[in-house]
Amino acid sequence: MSTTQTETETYVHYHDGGVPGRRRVLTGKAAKPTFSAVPKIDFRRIYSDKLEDRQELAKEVGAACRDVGFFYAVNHGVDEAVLEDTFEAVKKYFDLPTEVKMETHNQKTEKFRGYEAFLEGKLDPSTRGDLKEGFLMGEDFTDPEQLALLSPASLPTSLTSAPRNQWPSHPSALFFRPAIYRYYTSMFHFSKRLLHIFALGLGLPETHFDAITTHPMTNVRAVHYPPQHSDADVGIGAHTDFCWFTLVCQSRTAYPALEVLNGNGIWIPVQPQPASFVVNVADFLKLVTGGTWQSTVHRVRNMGGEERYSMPFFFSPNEDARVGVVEHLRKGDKKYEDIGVGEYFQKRLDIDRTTHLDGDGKEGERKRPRY
Ligand SMILES: O=C(O)CCC(=O)C(=O)O
Ligand SMILES: [Fe+2]
Repeated sequence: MSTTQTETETYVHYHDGGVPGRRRVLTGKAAKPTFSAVPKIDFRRIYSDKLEDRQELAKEVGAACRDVGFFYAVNHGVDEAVLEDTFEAVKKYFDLPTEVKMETHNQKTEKFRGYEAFLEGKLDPSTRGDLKEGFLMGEDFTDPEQLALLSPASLPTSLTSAPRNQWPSHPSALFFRPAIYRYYTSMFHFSKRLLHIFALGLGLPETHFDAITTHPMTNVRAVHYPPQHSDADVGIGAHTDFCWFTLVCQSRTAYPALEVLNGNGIWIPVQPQPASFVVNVADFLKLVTGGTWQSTVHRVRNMGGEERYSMPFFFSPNEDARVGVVEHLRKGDKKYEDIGVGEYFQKRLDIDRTTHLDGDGKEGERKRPRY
């Protein structure tokens, strides 16, 4: 159960960095000022060559990051045809026979890349598992599609030696890799620009975070959520993301399935909006802002009776970078420690891994995967 009640108080439960958290539900006089909707921001200005336009955009983005941690990016400039084609490819992939998908079962890799079957994820321990199937790919500097996006001189050899991704090899699934890489490439370019807007929004030079994002950790997760029929189920349990930020393209279901938690413990629906994606602040932006920006808790419940697909793109700093709170956001003589990006990421991944079911889908002993 993700909501509990004592005699006088109700709490919403979630996982933040693997640590169970809870928020009291505040209503009536006890309610605090918080958001009740996700703002929409017009991103046309991200492409302007006038700094004042980009600064104006950054001001709106900064306010949304502080007050909500989520916003819609409209007029983002990413080719709609690429997004539509990727959704088609993702649907076709999930329609493939289970044996074809299981060829790349994520438990065969250290970084959890490849196919994740229904109920294997379990972000909310009080549920029977996440009612979704997914496919995860990410930074892998042996995939030539990615090398084209980076400056090879910036790549430490330790990161180029071993493959991390798994791609299906069955003839019926060969369409999937090029489709995902078209999407990946578009989202990668947009994310680099967006990182500049975030820096401006913090009163920093646009390129402030570039030096620690030359060969970023990245992920695309393609996800299929079947309709859920019980309120006790969840598509993905309440959590925060562990990257700089996430871009979510979601299919157009009539019923809003993605929900974000506001300061009063109320779930706010994120209704799909045409030609937009949803952006959310994640843990590394929260860390570098000393918590001034929120890595907002969210979850998916697909209650509307339709199949739902989404394609979150996660964008992180370099694995071998260290991040700390930016100078002007440090408070008084409080001590701040830098955090190793790769270590933090791996810690979160390991927590996710140990909360995943064993490969045969049985509840019970949660062992480490067989590689
Ligand atoms: O499917 C969605 O809309 C969001 C998925 C999500 O939160 C995640 O994969 O981290
Ligand atoms: Fe998420």
